[in-house]
Amino acid sequence: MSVCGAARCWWIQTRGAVSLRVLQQNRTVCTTGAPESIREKLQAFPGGSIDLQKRQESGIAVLTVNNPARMNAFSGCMMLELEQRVHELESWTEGKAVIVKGAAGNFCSGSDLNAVRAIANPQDGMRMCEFMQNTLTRLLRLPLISVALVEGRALGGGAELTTACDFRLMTSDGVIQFVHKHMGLVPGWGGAARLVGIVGSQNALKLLSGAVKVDPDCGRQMGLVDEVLLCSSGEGETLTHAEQWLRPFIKAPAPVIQALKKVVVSGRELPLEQALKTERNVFGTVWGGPANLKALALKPKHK
Ligand SMILES: CCCC(=O)SCCNC(=O)CCNC(=O)[C@H](O)C(C)(C)COP(=O)(O)OP(=O)(O)OC[C@H]1O[C@@H](n2cnc3c(N)ncnc32)[C@H](O)[C@@H]1OP(=O)(O)O
Repeated sequence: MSVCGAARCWWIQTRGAVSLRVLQQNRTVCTTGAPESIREKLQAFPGGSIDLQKRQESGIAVLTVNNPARMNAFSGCMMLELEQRVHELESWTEGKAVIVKGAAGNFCSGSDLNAVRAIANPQDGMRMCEFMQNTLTRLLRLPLISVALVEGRALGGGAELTTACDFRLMTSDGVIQFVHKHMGLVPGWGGAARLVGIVGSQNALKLLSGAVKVDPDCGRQMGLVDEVLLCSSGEGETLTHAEQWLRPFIKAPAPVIQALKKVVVSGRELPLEQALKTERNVFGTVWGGPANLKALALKPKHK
């Protein structure tokens, strides 16, 4: 998709010619966006990987932030890889959900501080932020139910990454901490804007200005954590627990789950009239579809 000059991004569906036009205030969320210069700069910081496993049978993908030697901090190359993985998921027609996790029992300790030191000038810092904002906005807009599986620590940009998912599950020893204040920073990957939407502006201000260590109880109380898993970080079954939590929400054909996520995204992001129009358009893609016709034939009773 070409980079749009105007603040517009089209999401064209193959079936029913449904298009979801998302107007961004002076900001384009692009599939190929950042100027080459920031891509080249990010490319200069290797290390780690963003691994993607798409499980066709369950429709659940697992996206792993994999840089354990650095507590899963994001190198520049990992930022580029994250964009590629999100792009892959945008066209996964059998997909229903994605679990975002870290490797080796830790979630993510934010931006690689070595890269931060090297990209210290404001212009490049802002370009890195714009690149990550675009990618994380696209992650949150995926037509998949997204879950951040927080084991160990989610710090700085890692805390911001958790807010780019629909839900957050945390192990009993997990911590989400917006440490930006201690770095003389504010969130730059879109975490502040999303956090206000999740916990409200007062709680967001407390978490940011207090650099509060959000443990499971605090997270549940604030609405930042949706479920606490009865296992600790690094135990083999944390992913299984996350998949079990997801199961009731993805018990339908992929096109129906994807349509449900789309109407929630438009309800969350668009003005009412546009959201209603999008809802009608998405409705048109499933009305009379295979799942609808099968249900009608079964004369279901929702007891
Ligand atoms: C817009 C985004 C802005 C940002 O995200 S700025 C970055 C915010 N993140 C941070 O400040 C986290 C810094 N790291 C820490 O606080 C601690 O490493 C942490 C995560 C609490 C773990 O502490 P410990 O358990 O004591 O382990 P440790 O410190 O020895 O870390 C093990 C190895 O991982 C490295 N590491 C951890 N976080 C990193 C990061 N963000 N960038 C680069 N390297 C990082 C750390 O340097 C250490 O490596 P080494 O063994 O010294 O070679």
